[in-house]
Amino acid sequence: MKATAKAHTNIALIKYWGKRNEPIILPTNNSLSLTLDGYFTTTSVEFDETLTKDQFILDEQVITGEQYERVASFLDIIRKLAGKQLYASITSKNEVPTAAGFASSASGFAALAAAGTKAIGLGLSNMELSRLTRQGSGSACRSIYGGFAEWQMGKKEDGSDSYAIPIAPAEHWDIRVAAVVLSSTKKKVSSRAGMKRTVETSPFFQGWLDSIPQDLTTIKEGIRHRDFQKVGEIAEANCLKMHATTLGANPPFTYWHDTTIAVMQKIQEMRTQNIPVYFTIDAGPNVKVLYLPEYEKIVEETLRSLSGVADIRLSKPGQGVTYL
Ligand SMILES: O=C(O)C[C@@](O)(CF)CCOP(=O)(O)OP(=O)(O)O
Repeated sequence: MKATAKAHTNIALIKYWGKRNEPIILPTNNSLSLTLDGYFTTTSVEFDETLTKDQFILDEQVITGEQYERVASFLDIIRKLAGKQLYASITSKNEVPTAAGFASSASGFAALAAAGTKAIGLGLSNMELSRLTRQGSGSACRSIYGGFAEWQMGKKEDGSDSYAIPIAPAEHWDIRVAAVVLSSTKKKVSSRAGMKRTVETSPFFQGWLDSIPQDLTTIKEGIRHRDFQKVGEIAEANCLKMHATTLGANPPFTYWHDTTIAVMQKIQEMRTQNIPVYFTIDAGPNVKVLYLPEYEKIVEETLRSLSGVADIRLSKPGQGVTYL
């Protein structure tokens, strides 16, 4: 019973930032992302009745400890769903350059969920697959779909109505994303720990939540009409509001480094030179830059020229999860 699946990472334009339920990963707000073609994980899962525990190999390394535990408990959910007490060997390969600051857990859990459920004989719909993937890593549930996807937070406390839905396919709009990889690699607060501290202590968190519904309505309108300025402005403002909440947490923290801010300022300066370009930042110092194909030369050259930039990694809209 073996299956292989491939899933791409995604970049949130309206951020998931806060859980209302941690054990089954239910968010405090809806979020919206674009699946990217440049970064993906390929995962094979083979259930084997002779195994007495799961085995996990990631990029040719045997995985143990916390990362292993997260995968094994995710497989427990799949075993329970299938009603089978079988262990599996999992082999994963990340095309996500770990330094890129992309949430490789997003492509990882989406590929694992797809390969694992297929290998154990569950034929899940994309909705069911997204709902399952959510329990591995929240943002991963959006990677089931290609192009633009919205994770609906749902209202029920059992999570049965919390999963992603497709908004527009990758073919809808050829916009570009450059992940600016900064050389500094200072330890950061994980997204899980960061959102927990923020939810529990930041006075700005409610303001963040209050602003989401309008951001979502406006950005979906912008996507529908391929209005780059509208999408870029909302995405950049939403990211800044998310990061503002961390400054009000106790103890306060930020994911930004000096080079993060330098890249942000350069992006804003390019706009004064009539280059339509916007940024978004996740739970790390790296900046993801949004632009249109006709500006790729000037944008990519400018980003490469900035001090403190180790590399830039380019993406276009990507496809949803596929079985190989
Ligand atoms: O991707 C976004 O919407 C925004 C973030 O990347 C941060 F900016 C959150 C990602 O959180 P994730 O790693 O999915 O958390 P988990 O559910 O605790 O595994």
